[in-house]
Amino acid sequence: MLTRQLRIEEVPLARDAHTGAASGGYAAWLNTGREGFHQQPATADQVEQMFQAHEVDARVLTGVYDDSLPADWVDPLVPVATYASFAKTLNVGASLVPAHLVTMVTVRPTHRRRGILRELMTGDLARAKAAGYPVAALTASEATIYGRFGFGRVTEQQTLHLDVRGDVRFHAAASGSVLQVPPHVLGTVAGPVFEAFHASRRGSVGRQEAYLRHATARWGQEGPDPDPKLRAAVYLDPAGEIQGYVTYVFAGWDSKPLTLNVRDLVATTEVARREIFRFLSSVDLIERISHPFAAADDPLGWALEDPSRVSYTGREHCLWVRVLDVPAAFAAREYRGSGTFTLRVADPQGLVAGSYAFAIRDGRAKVTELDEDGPADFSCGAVALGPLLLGACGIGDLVSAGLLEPAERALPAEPAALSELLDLPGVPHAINGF
Ligand SMILES: CC(=O)SCCNC(=O)CCNC(=O)[C@H](O)C(C)(C)COP(=O)(O)OP(=O)(O)OC[C@H]1O[C@@H](n2cnc3c(N)ncnc32)[C@H](O)[C@@H]1OP(=O)(O)O
Repeated sequence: MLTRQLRIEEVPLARDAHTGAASGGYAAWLNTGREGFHQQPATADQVEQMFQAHEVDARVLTGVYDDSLPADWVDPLVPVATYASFAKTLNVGASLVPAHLVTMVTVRPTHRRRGILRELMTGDLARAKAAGYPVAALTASEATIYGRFGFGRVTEQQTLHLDVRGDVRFHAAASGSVLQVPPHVLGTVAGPVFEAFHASRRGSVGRQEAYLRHATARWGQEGPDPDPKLRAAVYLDPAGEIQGYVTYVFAGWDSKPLTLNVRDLVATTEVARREIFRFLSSVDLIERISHPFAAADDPLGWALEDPSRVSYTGREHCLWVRVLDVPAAFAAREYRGSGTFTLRVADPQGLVAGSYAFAIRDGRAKVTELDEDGPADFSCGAVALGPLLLGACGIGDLVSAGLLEPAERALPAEPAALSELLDLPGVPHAINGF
């Protein structure tokens, strides 16, 4: 429990009545959050930019305040911890579900390991469940923090490097065309292209306003300031429909090898993605293309006559999902064929503890919570539900990891039968963080 001096308050997205600028409370909250991630304090203009973006996202900001700190040394508006949430959707395979996204979690070093994160997270997840969200999600700074709150890792990302020295040859003939455009043109392009990608890719999570501002060069990588270095291009399919876009910057003449860094690449089809890489590989005076949001099963090597041109570094966890409503979340997932099974879930936060019956017919499931919490065909903890929901790995992987347990009476064939129903081709993939 928090000590008595600590106050948890919602920080309104309010403006100062006289100046019209973002309120001092907002600026103090923002800068505390930035400090938690070792960023310098925002200038007045940067505060305004962030405020506008947070308003578009309709973020709910929370601050924790320590009234015992000396007010003449520490501004009472400055919180000792920050926490934010906003609503987007998550593609869980058969459809998009509302997702409660958690971000900007920071606790000052003077107040860490006193249960502030635990208090904020448990209260917030309970409220998100009560509000009807089937899932919560976050991207984590460290992999070991959020499992205890029932978040399971569902997507990974890695940096793709494409060696573009010499003639990069693709198996397929070129299809469609690429148009170089000033980044501001993406103002009307980026949103619809991302929505088409989002609707088609399992694991994709909705994007916050910052992505549009980055794509249009209003914001740069270092902060919410214009980025004159950014370049952009759109891909049109043979029918002239826009099916993808890319933004990129030259890493500089000191980069070795000379590198183009992809900032954002959104393609609604694999062909669009391939053609965007064909375009990037045709940029002269460049030796390498680097793209930081490639999927764990990135297919680009298959498109090239010389697959050894592609290498990957920095594979890491990206999206973590916490199931808050098993019947609603799992009814929106894809399955294969028809069958039934029961699943017993243990949950330290008590949000989804219970037993559930899955009736799967022709790839869709009806999931009901059972009144009796008796023996089930399989059991797992809340932390396994995210990967199970998204098909992040095979059932066999979850069983051998000890995250999913067949009942003691289970026949050896039962996990295999569950695999037949639940294993999906490919891996989920998210192309944004938050
Ligand atoms: C979604 C996001 O925003 S991800 C970004 C998270 N924030 C950061 O990385 C910024 C720097 N770090 C911090 O601000 C803080 O250290 C936080 C937010 C990670 C933790 O806040 P605290 O208030 O210290 O955590 P709290 O005391 O509530 O700990 C809760 C549990 O998490 C554990 N925990 C806390 N931090 C970590 C960590 N970095 N790694 C592993 N476990 C951790 C604690 O041991 C505790 O475990 P238990 O209750 O099961 O025994």
